[in-house]
Amino acid sequence: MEERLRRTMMFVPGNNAGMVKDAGIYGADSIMFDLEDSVSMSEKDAARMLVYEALQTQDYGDSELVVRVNGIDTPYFKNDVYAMVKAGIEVVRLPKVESAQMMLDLVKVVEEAEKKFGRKPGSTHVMAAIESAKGVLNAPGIAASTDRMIGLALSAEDYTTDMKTHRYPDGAELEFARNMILHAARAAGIAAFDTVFTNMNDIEGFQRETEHIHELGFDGKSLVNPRQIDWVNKVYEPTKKEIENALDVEAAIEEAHQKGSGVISMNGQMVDRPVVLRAQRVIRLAKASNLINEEGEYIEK
Ligand SMILES: CC(=O)SCCNC(=O)CCNC(=O)[C@H](O)C(C)(C)COP(=O)(O)OP(=O)(O)OC[C@H]1O[C@@H](n2cnc3c(N)ncnc32)[C@H](O)[C@@H]1OP(=O)(O)O
Ligand SMILES: O=C([O-])CC(=O)C(=O)O
Ligand SMILES: [Mg+2]
Repeated sequence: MEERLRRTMMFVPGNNAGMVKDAGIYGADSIMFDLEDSVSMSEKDAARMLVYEALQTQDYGDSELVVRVNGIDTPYFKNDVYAMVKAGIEVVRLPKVESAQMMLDLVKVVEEAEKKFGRKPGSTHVMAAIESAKGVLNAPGIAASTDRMIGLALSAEDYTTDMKTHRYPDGAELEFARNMILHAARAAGIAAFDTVFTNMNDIEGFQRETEHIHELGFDGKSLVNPRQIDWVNKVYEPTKKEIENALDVEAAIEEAHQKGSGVISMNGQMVDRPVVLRAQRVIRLAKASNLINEEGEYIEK
């Protein structure tokens, strides 16, 4: 199956009726309804009901639908999971994950809910937000904990608090966590998401951070505002040279396969499986940015 693009995962406060209703118009790859930290204690039940209703009635287009439920040790957790599975959510994001066991405990409740509400067994996916030193050190086990896992996310606001630091412009305080999470995710074959950037006035800082995590290899970022979607997509957009090279690689490997070979030389460059896989990713990103037409040619913007 073709890998799903997950460049942008936008948080939508679950108690904000207007934002919940309109969340589909911005073209986020994933919309993440939040029942956790953007919702006050007094609004937890109302937010759950609002998101439940919206999932029944709103059209969110092609966006993947994710919910951040309340933590496993809260009184809201089980009701959140039950309601969201009943509504047919695609992915449950568990916050503050510190161990593989927490994911197994989540899966147990998801399984119960799928059974109770007649959802297809195994159809609800899960992901983990890593927000502490313990979570970072246990990331490989968390990533490999269940077949339902689609990804790991770094949650730097809580993580830097746990680490007794805060966020700095150069991001040095996050490097270890970013590398650990990325390696754990890649080793398990799942996605890796960088954290939110909360200063809406610092556009340059946001772009710098996005370029950095793109270079590291993250699939994308958690976002707090729709304006951030285009900025991320722009960073993930391949260049004309990258796209033309990827199209040449595809044509070259096709020719090689016809001759019964898995490797070919293209303008003096060896083209084999890893080169082809990278080219396929470039083509997927280019298609998502409308830079390749139906005939498979590069479109000049
Ligand atoms: C540490 C953590 O846990 S982070 C995760 C939890 N936090 C969140 O979920 C916060 C989500 N974001 C927000 O609430 C807001 O974007 C804020 C408070 C950061 C900024 O709010 P504003 O200054 O009002 O944003 P802005 O002026 O850019 O809004 C523009 C439009 O986008 C909408 N919008 C803004 N943020 C969102 C969002 N996250 N989801 C959906 N719609 C949004 C606004 O409703 C507004 O719509 P309108 O033009 O129809 O009125
Ligand atoms: O997941 C995120 O990026 C937001 C969050 O909860 C945190 O940073 O603590
Ligand atoms: Mg958090």
